[in-house]
Amino acid sequence: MEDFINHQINLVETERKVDFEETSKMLSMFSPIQLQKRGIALVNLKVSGMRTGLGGKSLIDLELGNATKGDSGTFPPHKITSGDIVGLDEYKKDKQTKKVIGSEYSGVVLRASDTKITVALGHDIELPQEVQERCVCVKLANNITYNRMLKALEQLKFTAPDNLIQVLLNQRAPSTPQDIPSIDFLDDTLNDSQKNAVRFALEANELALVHGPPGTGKTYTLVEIIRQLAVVQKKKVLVCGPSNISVDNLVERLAKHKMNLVRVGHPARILPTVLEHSLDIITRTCDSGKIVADVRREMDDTLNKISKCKRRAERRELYGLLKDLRKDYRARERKVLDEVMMGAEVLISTLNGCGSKSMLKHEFDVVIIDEATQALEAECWIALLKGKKAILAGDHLQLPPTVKTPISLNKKKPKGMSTDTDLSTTLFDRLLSMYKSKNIKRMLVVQYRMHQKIMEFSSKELYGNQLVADASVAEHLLADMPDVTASENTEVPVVMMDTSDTGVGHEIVDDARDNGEQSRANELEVELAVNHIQQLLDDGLLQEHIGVITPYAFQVTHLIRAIREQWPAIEVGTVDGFQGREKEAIILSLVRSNDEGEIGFLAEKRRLNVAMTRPKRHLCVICDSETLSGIKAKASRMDGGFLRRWMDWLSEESDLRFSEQCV
Ligand SMILES: Nc1ncnc2c1ncn2[C@@H]1O[C@H](COP(=O)(O)OP(=O)(O)OP(=O)(O)O)[C@@H](O)[C@H]1O
Repeated sequence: MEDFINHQINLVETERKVDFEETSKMLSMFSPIQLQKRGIALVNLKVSGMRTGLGGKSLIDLELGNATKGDSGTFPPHKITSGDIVGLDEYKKDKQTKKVIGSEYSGVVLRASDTKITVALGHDIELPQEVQERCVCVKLANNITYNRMLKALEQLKFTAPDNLIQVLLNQRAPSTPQDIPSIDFLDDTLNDSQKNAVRFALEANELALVHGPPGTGKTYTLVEIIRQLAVVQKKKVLVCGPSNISVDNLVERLAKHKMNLVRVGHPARILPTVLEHSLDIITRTCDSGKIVADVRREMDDTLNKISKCKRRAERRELYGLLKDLRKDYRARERKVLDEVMMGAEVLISTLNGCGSKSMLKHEFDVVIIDEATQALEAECWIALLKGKKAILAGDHLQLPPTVKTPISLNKKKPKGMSTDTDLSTTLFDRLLSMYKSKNIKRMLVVQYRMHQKIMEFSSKELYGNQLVADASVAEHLLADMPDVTASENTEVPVVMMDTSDTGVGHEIVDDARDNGEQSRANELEVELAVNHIQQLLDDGLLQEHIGVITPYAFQVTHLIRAIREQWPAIEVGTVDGFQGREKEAIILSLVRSNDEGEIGFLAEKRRLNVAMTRPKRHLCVICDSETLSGIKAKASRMDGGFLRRWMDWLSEESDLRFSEQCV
């Protein structure tokens, strides 16, 4: 057990190191303006407002300073988003930003728009006047996330292992499930495999895995499990997921049912539609919260005075007053927070959020982790240490979480473990390989997204041919949609556009990297995608119905250049970024086209599985079948022939067109 935990600690430490080195290299190499060009800094900002946020933290608004302010005051394009850690420093042209790394002036971005960024500063940070007047804001690596994972792993080392921990760490097998003779399902529309998974999850004593292939109603099933646990069995339930969006999706669905729900996390990171369930809003609006609001107002007044005050001595005095107010505020606020959280039937938070101070004292009967196959194992432990039983849902046959550490640095077999684990080996993966023959998983088999033809290959190759398309989607085509005319495109579920007829390779290489590999683009495929879009739109499809996806970031840039201006509502993105999403029609550009038969990270079948399972009614695959099917390959493939079999399947089962016909 200790070996395994130490191995996990090493993996997280290495990832942190790689992440920080990457940031620090950028900060030392580039001037603030160059960092701004890369989207990770904004220069020449000024503090335009100050007030108090939850936890008594000072919130500051940053806008463009007058010197460069154009008519609109719009920032240049940037990648600073809510939840990011940023460092602030006085902005002087050409000054390196190296100092910002360990900046004493750092905080968390609460909101970021095109014109304003709101940052919650760390406690007791006094932002000097010169920084307030003219500053640079730089995105930093996020240490909080790493610290919380490491803290959980350290805690695990020193916790007397209960049944759940023992099962998760292979010290004992799961105990015989309870027998629940009859379950009154609260939602009678659940299909049999969903009911089976609910029963299995309720009967398990320590651990249950719900395997939800694309579109099979994993969230639908989890909602029933949560309601059964909280409302019928009166258990205290913690529901988590790796991202804010995964968690809010669940809050939205749960909120339709009568239940005392509390979503933990800062309101700026929470979907506006579920804000009324956020801890912050509940604590502000409940009776005891109103007293806290008075203290908060007093703090805001003081902050305002500070921002206007020019004399240093007076400012110091006001800061002293603010410090006392904050202390009082925090004590009162904590009491209200605890009251609200103790009263909740279901607490919902990101996995990382479970490591926040407000969650410190809380324990649960059951911890549920949605999208567990997208979470790092260490991240899961932050939540798991708070519960006696775990229910994990996900699909290990789609993409795992992205990590920065090169695989060569961390792939290693920890002592006593039968398989290699690297940072992207999820807890879900590990449990499945550990309990191969044992009964720890139920799979959902009816999918409600794809035409049966679109689903066919993925089901056959990855899901033991068990997937069934629900009757409501099994035969649906674009031509069945209102205002769409029947055509050779709208009446076929799968099209393959093959560029191998040109007889030459078309990919071009970029310096930028995707997952450690040089990024690529393919202009012929861009042209074919644009033609196909035009035809779909001519048939009556709306831009919103179409998505264009590709594994390579460089191809995304090329596609955007050709598509964005004329069709702004068509979504273009990477396959990885489209996981969990769907569109009526998907155009997939696979890019690789070379004489060597090299397929790079298309050898990852989980990526291809995500790519081919995004569309509901129409999938158009644009590719060079000769390169991808391995006819030209000299080296053996790492994918066990998956791509070659898909190419064969496409040429048999799809509407096959050659590029000559299509341009
Ligand atoms: N038993 C059911 N009866 C009718 N519709 C269902 C049923 N189960 C799921 N659905 C529908 O199927 C769709 C997918 O469900 P849901 O979003 O829960 O799936 P998911 O597995 O979480 O999705 P993803 O593949 O994105 O992870 C939703 O529109 C949902 O309403």
